[in-house]
Amino acid sequence: MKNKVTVVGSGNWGSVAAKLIASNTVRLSSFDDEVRMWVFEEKLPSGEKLTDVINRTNENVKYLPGIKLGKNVVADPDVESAVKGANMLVFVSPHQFMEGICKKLVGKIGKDTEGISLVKGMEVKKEGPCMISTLISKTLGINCSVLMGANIANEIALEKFSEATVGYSKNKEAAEKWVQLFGTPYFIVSAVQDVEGVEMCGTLKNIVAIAAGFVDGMEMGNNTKAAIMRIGLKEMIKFSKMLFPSVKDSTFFESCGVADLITTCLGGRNRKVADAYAKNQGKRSFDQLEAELLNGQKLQGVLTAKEVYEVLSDRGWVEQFPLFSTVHAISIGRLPPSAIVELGDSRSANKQVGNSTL
Ligand SMILES: NC(=O)C1=CN([C@@H]2O[C@H](COP(=O)(O)OP(=O)(O)OC[C@H]3O[C@@H](n4cnc5c(N)ncnc54)[C@H](O)[C@@H]3O)[C@@H](O)[C@H]2O)C=CC1
Ligand SMILES: O=C(CO)COP(=O)(O)O
Repeated sequence: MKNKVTVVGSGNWGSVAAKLIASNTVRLSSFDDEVRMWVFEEKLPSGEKLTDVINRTNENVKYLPGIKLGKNVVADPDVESAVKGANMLVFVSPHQFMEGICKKLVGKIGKDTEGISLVKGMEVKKEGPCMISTLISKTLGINCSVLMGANIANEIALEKFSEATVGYSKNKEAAEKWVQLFGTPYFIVSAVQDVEGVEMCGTLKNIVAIAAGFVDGMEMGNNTKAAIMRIGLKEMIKFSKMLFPSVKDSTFFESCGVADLITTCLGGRNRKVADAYAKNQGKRSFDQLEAELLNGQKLQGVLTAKEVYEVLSDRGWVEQFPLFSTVHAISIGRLPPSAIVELGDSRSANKQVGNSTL
């Protein structure tokens, strides 16, 4: 039996993931050529449905214009029919939609299905934080690995060299299959046995990228940005280990760690929108700027800062994470963007954030 792959999601990275995978399924005999891609249906200004246009032109004209996905990519607006018959599911949606997507798939997935999450983000529930790979495996009853890395989608779409990290917990064989499915000469994938570490890196770097954007928007220069990235990395490591003591130091040196932090702080969407927020001195909200600047693409950093802040305040950890806390306070308008460099004065930064009712 050949492996059959469905990509659940079709935004900027989802479309590039489908392209990467489709280039391999036609090449590797153990995979069925066809790659299904679930599309959250929408009407384009022309009046046509996005799915119809993708299937007619082989291009996601909204989220990845100008790039052919491969003739073996078939877009499907019905998530249940998209996953039918697939034994390998690639989840790649903005994290805030993942719970709804998973609920729709309960009871529709074969028992030997393997999942992989490319989603950078987390959910915070009453019981505590829940990583997206855990949400997938608990809701659908399947094993779920993760793939994260320094992967700005538009660059990979142009086949520029980059690396990525697969994180797995127990099933090494499944991880090797994912490495085979994603890897190309320009996209080098390696696997590490640290699913939590890899996923925490991908999730938390988006908060640091928001901080880097504030620094850019205020034209504070490279030294300040490097300082923010260093402090951010320390908070990423500390928070990951406090939540999951099994997280390995070495994971932070993989593509998913320091490399993703660097690329996102230099060229990502979180950085871009936070830059605009600081330039506007907080007079336009993140939601407004996201809509104006990203044409339907979604930011993860602001929501992640809020979710992480909930964990920090719930556990009494706020004072230990001045950068994460300050990013949240700035992004909801409680502090001005300039507060991002008051972290050194831990008394003022921590006090303002720690004493507020955020
Ligand atoms: N774009 C990038 O360069 C990279 C993104 N990622 C991560 O991949 C994940 C997915 O991001 P992208 O593919 O870039 O998406 P995107 O941000 O480009 O696009 C948003 C997607 O959400 C869909 N959507 C809108 N409303 C929805 C709803 N109510 N329910 C379900 N879907 C809805 C849209 O149709 C679209 O496909 C995120 O966690 C992101 O952090 C990871 C690496 C690189
Ligand atoms: O995760 C990314 C690069 O690895 C993309 O980051 P942004 O969502 O900030 O564009």
